[in-house]
Amino acid sequence: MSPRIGVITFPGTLDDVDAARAVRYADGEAVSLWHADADLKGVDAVIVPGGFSYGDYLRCGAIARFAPVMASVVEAAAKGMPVLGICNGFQILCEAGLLPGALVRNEKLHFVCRDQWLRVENNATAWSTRYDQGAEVLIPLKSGEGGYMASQETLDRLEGDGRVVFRYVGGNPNGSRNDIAGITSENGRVVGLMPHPEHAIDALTGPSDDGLGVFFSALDALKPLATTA
Ligand SMILES: NC(=O)CC[C@H](N)C(=O)O
Repeated sequence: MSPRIGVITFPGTLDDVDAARAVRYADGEAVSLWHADADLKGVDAVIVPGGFSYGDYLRCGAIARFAPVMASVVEAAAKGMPVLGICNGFQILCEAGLLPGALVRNEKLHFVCRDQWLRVENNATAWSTRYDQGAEVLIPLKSGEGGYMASQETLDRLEGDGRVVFRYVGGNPNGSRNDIAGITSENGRVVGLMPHPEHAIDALTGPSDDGLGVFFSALDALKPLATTA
């Protein structure tokens, strides 16, 4: 039986279909989860995809963190469930307190849409084991509030503990502190990143298939569970 990965849809989400497709490319079963429903349907992992949840009103992710489904995600993450937040999903995970820091308006105040090089800084998380440490990957970035901010103390802790998973290379696109593109939780199970690996799973339609490793990594982490279940 393939591991089952839940993909949440909020009003305004737009990358749920691509995230589900990426899960299937990695031989997982994608399960749709709805924002207003606290039931996680017994999934083994959750993806909080990109978009404009609740129209980005108040602040990106600020309303979504109160959705019934997020209370269940926070509870499951506390028990070690792998959770991935992509772009708006990363913003939601920060708002929900699953990851430290916040995403703010891009430094130049423009929406940035481009293919972006990233370096894999930590290949020991639930979502990055398929990459070589230090590998450089090309992944689309498309966000207006992608500037990663945190206190100096938090940044020092993230850097000291190796919790920066992806770092921008070839130019910082949005003013993120320390060129941070993605980080992980203390236990390495929750990962959030601004660029979109689900849009880079097939060289025919994306800039590369470099994003696939994110999904294969989680499937690798979950397969032992699925075979013993
Ligand atoms: N692609 C996205 O998920 C966009 C996230 C958010 N709405 C922003 O503009 O920053």
